[in-house]
Amino acid sequence: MLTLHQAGLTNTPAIAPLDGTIRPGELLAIVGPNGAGKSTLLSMLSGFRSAEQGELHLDGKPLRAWPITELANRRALVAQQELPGFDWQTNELLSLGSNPSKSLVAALLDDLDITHLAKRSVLSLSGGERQRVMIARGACQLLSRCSPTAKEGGILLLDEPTSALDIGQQQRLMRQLRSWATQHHMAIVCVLHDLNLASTYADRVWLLHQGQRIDHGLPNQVLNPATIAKIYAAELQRIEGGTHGKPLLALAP
Ligand SMILES: Nc1ncnc2c1ncn2[C@@H]1O[C@H](COP(=O)(O)OP(=O)(O)OP(=O)(O)O)[C@@H](O)[C@H]1O
Repeated sequence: MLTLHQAGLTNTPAIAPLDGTIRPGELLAIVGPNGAGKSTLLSMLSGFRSAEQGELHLDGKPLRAWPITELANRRALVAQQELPGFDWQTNELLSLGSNPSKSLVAALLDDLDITHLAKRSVLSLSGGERQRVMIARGACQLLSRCSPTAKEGGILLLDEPTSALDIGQQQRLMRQLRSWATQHHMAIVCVLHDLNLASTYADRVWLLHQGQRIDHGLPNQVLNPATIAKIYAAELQRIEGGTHGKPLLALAP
């Protein structure tokens, strides 16, 4: 569990202090316009950038106090359009640094529909294939170090994980993230530009604007057309009848 106590960043890019708890088993979406500070916030949540005010606690201990190797057992960050540093094969890349079982690697490849890419050089993959490989690697980092009976499966932080995926793969990924969250008690935090994916799959949403979290709560409450139209400077129409009655937002023609 990750808790924020007035945690923020004062240096550019700044993040205004915020409180909150990210719990095992939940999928939290962070949304907001370009430049709102989403990637910067993700970097603070991961500990790659230390909070400059307030404090974050991971599993009851200050985030900054975790030794780096132990931190790697508890949180994984998959950055935007991350590129592997070397031309590994897919299955080698998943195994780097964490020594996972063959069955875990096979299960994760299957989860993200990339089994056929196991022996391929990662630099030869398409953008959408590589994006799924990097997400599988992030999940592998956490799952290979967690005991199957652990009550907390760590925190997986994903920056725009669907940006290169076709709609079928977007659906498969979002369903899989929900499944990992439930099955492994993993907390999953996703930066998303697609508000309808956030509405359909997230348990909660944080809405960021100009470095401030201006709203947070259930998707139905936060993703209301009036607020979103204003924050994104977009003309929208609301479509009723989405999954489980959740409204969807569409661009007005
Ligand atoms: N090193 C830096 N120095 C100065 N400004 C920066 C630096 N890194 C990021 N910024 C600025 O801080 C703001 C927040 O950046 P960030 O990448 O967190 O936004 P974002 O919400 O993830 O945006 P996007 O949706 O476009 O990916 C942006 O205006 C960006 O230009």
